[in-house]
Amino acid sequence: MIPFRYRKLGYVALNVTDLERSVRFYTDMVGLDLSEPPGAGPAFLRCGTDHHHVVLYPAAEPGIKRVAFELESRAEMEHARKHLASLGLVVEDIPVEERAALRQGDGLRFVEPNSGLTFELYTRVLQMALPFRQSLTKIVRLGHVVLSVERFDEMTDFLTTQLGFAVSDFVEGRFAFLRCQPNPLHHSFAIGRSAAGNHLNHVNFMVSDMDDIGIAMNRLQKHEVPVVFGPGRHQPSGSIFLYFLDPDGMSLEYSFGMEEFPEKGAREPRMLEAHPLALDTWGSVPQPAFGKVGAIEPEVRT
Ligand SMILES: CC(C)c1ccc(C(=O)O)c(O)c1O
Ligand SMILES: [Fe+2]
Repeated sequence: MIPFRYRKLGYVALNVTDLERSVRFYTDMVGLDLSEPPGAGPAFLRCGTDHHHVVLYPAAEPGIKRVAFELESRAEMEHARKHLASLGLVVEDIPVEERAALRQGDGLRFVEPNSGLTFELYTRVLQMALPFRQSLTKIVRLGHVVLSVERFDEMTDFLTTQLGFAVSDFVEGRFAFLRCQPNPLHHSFAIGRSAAGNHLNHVNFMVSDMDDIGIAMNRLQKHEVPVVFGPGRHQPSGSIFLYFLDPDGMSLEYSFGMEEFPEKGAREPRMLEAHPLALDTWGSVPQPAFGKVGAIEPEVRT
């Protein structure tokens, strides 16, 4: 029984050290559209009709500010509110002015106790009149966010027993790939075991065409953007992937294809051997810079 029903991974808020440079990169190199002309506040970027899938904030240090999931309905939001309070978590409503800037409906935030990452849950976001242009890459969605965490077992347990996530697969002792139920995607969130603090591992964008992976490889190389892993195929979700670095050194991934799970009668999670071939069945290995940069912003209470 899940405590509340997710619709999908909604957006990720990232801290970047040079907002203009990052906006250029996320539009001209990654292929996102700006949702509104850049102003004094954060930059809103999208890869679909939602007002934003990535929000970039100027900051002294690169990293992840929060991850946001959309719930199925306002009724689910009420279930979530009650459930999170019953866990003893401090749950805060998104301030009205911020909701207005985010063009979102009802929403709340809390800090996941093992990683320190702020999770946001919301119900509605402005739907843009013009479709996402897919001018550079046929991105179909913000795919997933991955953290590296020291309290790997505890966080896996918290996400699955308290927050309504299900493990789709483990790579033994190393990674847990989690779906936000009843969303069918193999994972919208994942965690890796870290021995060196908690941090962002990567942000993924799913593409609808395998050619996008090859075309991106050539585009990134031409512009001297570091490609840090792949192209290859992940064993857990079966996707074809490519990782590269944003201007702050944070890892981004394009991937094509992903196993989907039915709401009822889903297969059990597999325990995959922690072998390099589990991460890439084609045999490439990650560069040292893969998945290293990205502080988790501690929540500031006002
Ligand atoms: C190497 C990383 C953590 C990884 C491994 C597997 C998948 C997948 O099965 O889709 C990923 O998306 C990853 O980012
Ligand atoms: Fe990934």
